[in-house]
Order: sequence, then C-alpha cells, then structure tokens
Amino acid sequence: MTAPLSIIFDLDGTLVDTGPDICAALNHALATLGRPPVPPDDVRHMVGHGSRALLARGLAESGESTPALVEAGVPAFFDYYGAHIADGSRPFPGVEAALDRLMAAGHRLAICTNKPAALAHALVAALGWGERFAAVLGFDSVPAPKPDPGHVWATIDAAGGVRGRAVFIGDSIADVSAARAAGLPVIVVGFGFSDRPVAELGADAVIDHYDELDAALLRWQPV
Ligand SMILES: O=C(O)COP(=O)(O)O
Ligand SMILES: [Mg+2]
Repeated sequence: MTAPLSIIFDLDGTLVDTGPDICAALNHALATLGRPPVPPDDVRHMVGHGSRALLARGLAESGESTPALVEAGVPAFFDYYGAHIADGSRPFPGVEAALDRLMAAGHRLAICTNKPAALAHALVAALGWGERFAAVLGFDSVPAPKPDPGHVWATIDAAGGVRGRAVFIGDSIADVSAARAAGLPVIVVGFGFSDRPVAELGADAVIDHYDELDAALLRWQPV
C-alpha cells in the first residue's frame, strides 16, 4: 500500500455547505443591531476568515462596521448559530464516501477550521462524524489561526500525524496561505465559499467533486 498521509480539511465551504445556517445566524445578529439582512449568496463569500470577519463584512453591507459593533453582535451570532448548527448545513456531494475511502486506505483525517472549536465539534457531532476525524481544531484552539501556519501544524500534531507527510484540502485564500506557509501541498475545492476565482488561489490542484480527490492526492503518495 502507498504511504499514508495526514489529510487536513477545512470545514466551512470544504466539507460542509454551512451557508444556510451561517446566513441565518449572521442575519439574526444583524437584526439585533438594527441592520438589514444580507442575501444568502453574498454571505457565502464572506465565510472562511472567522466569525468576527464575517460580522464585520455583514455590517459593512449596510453602513458603519467598527470593532465595537462587531463585538456587540458576537453573542447573538454565537447563541443563534449554536442552537441551529446543522438545521440546513449539509455535506457536499461525495464527501462521506471520500472520507470512507481515505480512512480505508489508512490515511489520518483532521479538521483545521476558523470556526470556534466548540461549534466545529457540535457540527461534526450533528453530522455523525465524530469517529472520522483524529482532531478538530478551531480558531480558538491555537494562539494564531489560519492563515498562520501554526494552526495547520497544531492540527497535524493533535492528529498524531507527521508534518512532512500531510496535505491540506480547503476552499479559501486563508487555507492556501496557511498550507503554503506550513510547507504543505494544498488542493482547493471549486464549489466552496471563496470570494475570488479558485484558479487564482495558487493551489496545487482544484477539484470540482469529491470523486476527484483520490486521483488528485496520488502525486503525494509515493509507493
Ligand atoms: O470563517 C469561519 O468561521 C470558518 O471557516 P472555515 O471552516 O472555512 O475555516
Ligand atoms: Mg472554508
């Protein structure tokens, strides 16, 4: 068999289409601040840089966005999102079959997300994925989150993997930047939440369906 890898996944926009629940939570928080809602298609492209960045971008759609306003919206955002973590969030097509194949091939799987760790664990549990991942690290699991490479290294370490035998799978510039800084190959999905064309992110490969992942990974698996 080929040498096993640590395969480090981003969560929002990569494994799971969390857009509906994140949109509802953002718009709930904006409403408590007297602001109008942001359309779902716009919210998708604001995700991937952490909840505070999302709130800041949501506020900017309708006027002033200050750190104080963002902090004022944080409790409503987290309370609502925590209570509706998987109402409308669904795995992207082919994800679960791909995870099964990778695990059967002996690879070690982990999640490195800019979600708070508690919400990431709650989402993973709600999807019944608790057994699939050797580690789930959020932005608050580490001193500095993605694009800092330390978030990636800490995820590999927590999963019991080897830093030089890992690949990152993500959807945003934060993922590509973090993986590159950590010295990892990086594959991006073309169906995620990126706010710019995925071909311009500088990844080693782009996949448009999880059926393409095994073939894309082959180049990092010397026999
Ligand atoms: O920005 C977030 O809240 C989380 O996004 P990520 O799972 O894509 O890192
Ligand atoms: Mg993402």
